[in-house]
Amino acid sequence: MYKVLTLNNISLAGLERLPRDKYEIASEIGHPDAVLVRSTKMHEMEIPDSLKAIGRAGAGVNNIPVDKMSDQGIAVFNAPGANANAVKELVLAGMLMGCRNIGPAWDFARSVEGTDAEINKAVEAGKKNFGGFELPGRTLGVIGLGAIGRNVANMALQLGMRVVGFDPGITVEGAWQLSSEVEKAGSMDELVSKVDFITFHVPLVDATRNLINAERLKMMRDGVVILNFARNGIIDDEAVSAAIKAGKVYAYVCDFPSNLLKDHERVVALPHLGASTVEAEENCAIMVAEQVRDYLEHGNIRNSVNFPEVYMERTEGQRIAIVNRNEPNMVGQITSVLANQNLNIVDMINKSRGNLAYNLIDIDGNVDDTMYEQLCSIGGVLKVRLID
Ligand SMILES: NC(=O)c1ccc[n+]([C@@H]2O[C@H](COP(=O)([O-])OP(=O)(O)OC[C@H]3O[C@@H](n4cnc5c(N)ncnc54)[C@H](O)[C@@H]3O)[C@@H](O)[C@H]2O)c1
Ligand SMILES: O=C(O)CC[C@@H](O)C(=O)O
Repeated sequence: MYKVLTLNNISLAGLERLPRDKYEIASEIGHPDAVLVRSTKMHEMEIPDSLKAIGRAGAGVNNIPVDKMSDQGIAVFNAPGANANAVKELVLAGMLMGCRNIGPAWDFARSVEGTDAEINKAVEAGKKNFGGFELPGRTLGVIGLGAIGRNVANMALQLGMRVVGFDPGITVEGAWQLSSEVEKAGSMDELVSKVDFITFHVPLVDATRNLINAERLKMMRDGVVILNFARNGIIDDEAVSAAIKAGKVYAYVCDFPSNLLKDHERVVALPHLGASTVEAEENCAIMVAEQVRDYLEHGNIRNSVNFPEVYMERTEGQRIAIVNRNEPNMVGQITSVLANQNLNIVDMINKSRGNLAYNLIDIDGNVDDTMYEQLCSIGGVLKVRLID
């Protein structure tokens, strides 16, 4: 029986992919083989020795200590693209909220009191304070052209906007899915100076902290609308707050409320709602549940953020999965242990990613306790699993 610990609510559609005759799933469980998580921060969590995999039912993995997991031979999976449409739709709503002043206008309409005739009179007199502008003809800057960014970019073109994108790490697959009408910026600085809206779709890492700061705000057009549906920390909220007060920024729409942002009429801060649709929650949960299951039951790896992509058809016999440091002579030492016991290798794959390497070895026979200990004790081996 595999044990799965859930740290957040994971959609039932995903949990159903882990059959109850093989999986025990609970929000409190000892010796878990896998953790399923959404936004719970795992940095301070004590990681049990039994843990083999973490499935992040979403895109961002900044709540998971990925390097530490790699050091312990634990695979971290995410669900690339599974919530991209949900975020794209909220970005569209955010652009409209920003340029049509929907937040403050709605607050005003809700605050008006009196008879219906008095409300009507007050509304007609007050609406001039909330006039906005339209999207067609305006320029949108998209920082990060991954699953979400390219969806947002393609959508904005359909709305009649001009779109400029920046992503030095864009993949070939990603570029194929991006409209050729999206203009390429050579740098962030070049992009920020020529857009009316700017939206961020990058992971939170050291290099993406405070991408918008006081200096970059000065380079921007007056009246810019800034959108952050990526992560808290990518925008310097203090600097944006000051730029709003100075009349430089027209509106700031984000998914990360704080005491500072609550004070601003020209800020809409939603409660981290980007991926909160039935469809996105199901897509993410199904994707990670299937990936974690394939890893636990067969050792295969799809969509891991720290392990290499590995798939090997099952053959008869026992499968050994070994995670090791990516150092010379590891395969030699591992296969010597098997050869010393006259165990024949039926099929084998070895792949590396960064400092890690991963082996799947199908053998004709069975690894006994002594051999298992020998494999575990090879210097540089981080985890050994015997999969029947
Ligand atoms: N608000 C929400 O609920 C919500 C939902 C989903 C994702 N997110 C956030 O959005 C982020 C992006 O999600 P995604 O699915 O598009 O991920 P993705 O991995 O498909 O795309 C990220 C893109 O950012 C690019 N990038 C990285 N550093 C960059 C930089 N300095 N400048 C420009 N581009 C850079 C990468 O090359 C990649 O193409 C996630 O990491 C997550 O933090 C938030
Ligand atoms: O699980 C969520 O609700 C948020 C997910 C989102 O932040 C992500 O990075 O995919």
